[in-house]
Amino acid sequence: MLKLHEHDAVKFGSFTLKSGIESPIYFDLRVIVSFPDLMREVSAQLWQATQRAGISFDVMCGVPYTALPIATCISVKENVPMLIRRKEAKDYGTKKMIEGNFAKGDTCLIVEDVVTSGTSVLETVQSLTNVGMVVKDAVVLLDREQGGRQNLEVKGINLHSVCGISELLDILCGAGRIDSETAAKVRQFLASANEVKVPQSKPCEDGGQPCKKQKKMLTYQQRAALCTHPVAKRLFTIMHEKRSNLAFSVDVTSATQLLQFADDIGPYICLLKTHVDILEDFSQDFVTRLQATAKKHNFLIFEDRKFADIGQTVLKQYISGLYRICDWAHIVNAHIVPGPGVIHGLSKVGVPKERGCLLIGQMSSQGSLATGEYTTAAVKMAEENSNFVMGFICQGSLTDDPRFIHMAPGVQLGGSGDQLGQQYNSPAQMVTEKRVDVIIVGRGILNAEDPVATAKLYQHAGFEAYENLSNNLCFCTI
Ligand SMILES: O=c1ccn([C@@H]2O[C@H](COP(=O)(O)O)[C@@H](O)[C@H]2O)c(=O)[nH]1
Repeated sequence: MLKLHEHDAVKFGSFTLKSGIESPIYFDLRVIVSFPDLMREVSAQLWQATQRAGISFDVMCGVPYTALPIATCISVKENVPMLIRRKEAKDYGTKKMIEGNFAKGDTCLIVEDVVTSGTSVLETVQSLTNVGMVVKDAVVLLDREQGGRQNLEVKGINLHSVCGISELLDILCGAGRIDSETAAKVRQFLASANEVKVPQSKPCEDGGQPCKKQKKMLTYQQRAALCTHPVAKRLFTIMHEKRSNLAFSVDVTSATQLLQFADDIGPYICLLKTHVDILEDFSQDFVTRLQATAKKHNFLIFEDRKFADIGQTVLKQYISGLYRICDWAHIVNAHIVPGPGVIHGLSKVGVPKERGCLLIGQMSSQGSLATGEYTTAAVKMAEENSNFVMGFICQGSLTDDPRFIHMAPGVQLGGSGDQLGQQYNSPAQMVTEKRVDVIIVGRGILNAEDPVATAKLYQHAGFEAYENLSNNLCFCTI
């Protein structure tokens, strides 16, 4: 503790904390990376606290960023595996929030430098539990004794600290580093601010300053009211009324089987996604029955045709041939690789028929080239053609415009991918972290032992994540 004070990691004065509270004491443990001896000592102390508490765990994770190098030191010295939690998911590559090797059900110990309300620890806990890990304990160097222990306890996390702020004051006073007046001022402050609550939202990234970027989150119902696009309006309304942001990707090769799934799973979804070109027995009768089932259970039909040719050709592919997609699919989608002509071709017939189109802004498959400037171009094309384009196929929110719907495939509970490049995220990751509106689930439901019960599970997981998001956003003032 004396060394921390020596290196200015403990300061006295007047400081505004992340929570907005004015504090006469401040810890800045970031500096310790410049002092290897101190880093070694801090890591050793944290490890000893873990051992004293008799915690058993499979893997450790440091709260980003300050505790990340501390966890790394412990991991290397004690030969304990660790994970890295990202603060934000990448928009390319694997898009994971948690990096490293782990199995669902593994127990993770959280490592942190300083705890005030416990908010940062809880954010890391959330990312870990989203990928199926179990968190029961957190070890911290300094507990500011301002309610963090209690806030964590409520969420089932035991906090183990190397030192509390009261003990730290005793040490510094005893060593003549601070006078009794300074210590008394801090103790008085602690007595008046000993129950700092976890904010009802994520703190702003810029450290608690009013955030200009973050907009108030609108509910599906409010977004329905804002939409002029008839299909987007209808879909948001269904999502609100059915309490479902689940789209079911019914990738089977038999029309009879597809219709059965549509009838069984229909009550729990807002959208049914098809690939009719894989059906071995497609017929007009199938179309009529699918439309009747969609009406019966109040869901929309999305043919995942992924048009990708010049305008004239896609127009013909949309209106003619065996499938005559424009006659029955409320929604279709298109790659933007041909340029805006693909949208103009489809919209010629799509707009008069009140159909909608999703642009493919990103894909869930490994190595996808739909990233960066390509994705930005998709957003621009959507904005310029919003009479027909109603949203995106993506892996995260691409625009703040509430009229556009973000739909994400590559969703599964517990799975990380398949042998052919598919990559999965959980419903909570997609909705809460990546802010997509609709989760598209295929094999997660199709291959389940009980597809109906599993669809209900996905419906619940997706909608709960949306409700958590609406409750937890907007910490900042707009
Ligand atoms: O980027 C994309 C675009 C479309 N898909 C389609 O979604 C489903 C996913 O099925 P799962 O069984 O849940 O993997 C499938 O129809 C794909 O063609 C996608 O996965 N990724």
